[in-house]
Amino acid sequence: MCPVSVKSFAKINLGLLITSKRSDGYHMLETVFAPIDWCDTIEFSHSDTLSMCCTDSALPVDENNLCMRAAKALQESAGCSAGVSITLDKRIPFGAGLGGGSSDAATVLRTLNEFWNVRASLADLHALAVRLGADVPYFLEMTGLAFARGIGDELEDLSLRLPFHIVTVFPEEHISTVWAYKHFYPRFERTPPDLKQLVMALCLEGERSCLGAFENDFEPAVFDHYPGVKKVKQDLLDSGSFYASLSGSGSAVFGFFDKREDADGALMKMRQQRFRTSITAPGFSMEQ
Ligand SMILES: C[C@](O)(CO)[C@H](O)COP(=O)(O)OP(=O)(O)OC[C@H]1O[C@@H](n2ccc(N)nc2=O)[C@H](O)[C@@H]1O
Ligand SMILES: Nc1ncnc2c1ncn2[C@@H]1O[C@H](COP(=O)(O)OP(=O)(O)OP(=O)(O)O)[C@@H](O)[C@H]1O
Repeated sequence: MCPVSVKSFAKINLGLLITSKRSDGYHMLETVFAPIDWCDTIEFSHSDTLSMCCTDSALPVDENNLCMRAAKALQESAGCSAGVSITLDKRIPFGAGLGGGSSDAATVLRTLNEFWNVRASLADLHALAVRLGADVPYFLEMTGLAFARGIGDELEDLSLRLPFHIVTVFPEEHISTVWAYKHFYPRFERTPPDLKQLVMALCLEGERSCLGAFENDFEPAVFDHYPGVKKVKQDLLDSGSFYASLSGSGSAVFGFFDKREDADGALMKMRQQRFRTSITAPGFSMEQ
């Protein structure tokens, strides 16, 4: 097979409600995943051995990289000893709540399944994905908005796309997901709002009266510990965003805009602070 180059997109979480804690320490949650136009690029080329390189030297290129972990997991599952040379052009900030590493892992599973002619079923790939990370199944199986339950692996394709501009900002604070789950303020007694119905009304009927229900349960603790992250959310709202929130466990913050010129104004303000940013057009999906 000729060398293959694939984009790995990031995600944001629209609403993130942590509903309980399992005996194994993982948390049950309800959230809506949405793709954004911020991506890594992964190139796969023939090799007798399994190896990778990465444009971001801060990331490992051994089995601690999620790309290599995904490749080895597929090799072991399929009993195959095929090799590949992986080149990761890393653009999505990590420790950002944007799922970049999870997206890379899903891209490796899906691409090598064909590249190596393994032909594992989606169910088999799903089983490998969830072991690599709770966010990995979303990137493996979905291209647009998805409602997620469980630990984030029970997915329902909403067949929807967000009909507005999205500005996503990385405030240059790396927040570990483990830290966030250890420090968030639990509200398990709350009856969670129906995020699936609310996001359908938002996208299909323009119903915005319930936007306040799309809370991110990591926000209060993250904002207490990282006031600069909290300020980014306020800056987006002051720039004309009609809704802004932390994404995942952070530190990235995103804002929805009706007008492109307002979104561009917010981008300029963030870039003046040397924050990395991305803008996503209405109707975006990960279909390639
Ligand atoms: C915060 C989210 O990104 C929301 O989409 C996900 O819940 C986290 O997904 P992820 O980064 O793929 O998480 P994993 O790499 O699977 O898990 C990292 C750590 O986060 C905690 N974790 C993760 C997911 C979950 N539902 N409950 C948890 O408590 C666990 O301590 C786990 O060891
Ligand atoms: N290819 C990779 N890209 C990014 N991070 C990687 C990769 N491989 C391993 N990692 C490690 O995995 C950690 C989590 O990466 P990832 O980008 O998935 O999480 P995140 O940005 O915190 O998003 P989320 O909180 O939504 O999972 C990183 O902090 C990094 O240490």
